[in-house]
Amino acid sequence: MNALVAYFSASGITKEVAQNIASVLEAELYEILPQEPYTKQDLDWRDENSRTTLECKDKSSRPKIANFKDISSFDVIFVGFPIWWYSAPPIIFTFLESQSFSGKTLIPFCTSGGSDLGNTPRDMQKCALGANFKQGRLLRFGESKASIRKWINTLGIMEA
Ligand SMILES: Cc1cc2nc3c(=O)[nH]c(=O)nc-3n(C[C@H](O)[C@H](O)[C@H](O)COP(=O)(O)O)c2cc1C
Repeated sequence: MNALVAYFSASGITKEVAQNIASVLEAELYEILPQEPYTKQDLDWRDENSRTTLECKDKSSRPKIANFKDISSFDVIFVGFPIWWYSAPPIIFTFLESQSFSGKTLIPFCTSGGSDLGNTPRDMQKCALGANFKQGRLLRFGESKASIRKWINTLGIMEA
């Protein structure tokens, strides 16, 4: 199994979780970097005019990625992100639409202030046509490697 752990993280929480998943799997790590980094003001969800509020409201918003990564050689791709307004940040949809995920196994994971993945996998499936989605999950900051391993063992990907 050739796995990639791709993630976007604005303030470091998802990054820590992604690093632990990659470490458990001995997989390659890829941080999705926005061409225009998010400032503290951009991330203010209480401001109805902040960049993230406007981007999340606009379902066609596709922020540009600074560092393209060719995923064609990977069979299994974990895709991690913080929940923004009950879904994935729009840059995740940019990533999913930027290349072919057909025939690949895709496993979403998120961190949040409490919200679960909700309908996010359904939204992601529309942008990653032909991908085989596995049950993703919410992971917590400081989630142990033992707990991550236990979850990964339920996915049936190790023998792929
Ligand atoms: C613009 C914005 C919107 C958010 N919306 C939600 C939300 O709908 N539900 C939730 O539980 N947390 C929400 N959060 C909190 C983040 O999901 C949480 O802090 C996450 O762990 C941050 O991950 P990061 O450090 O990898 O960016 C939001 C945060 C931001 C900046």
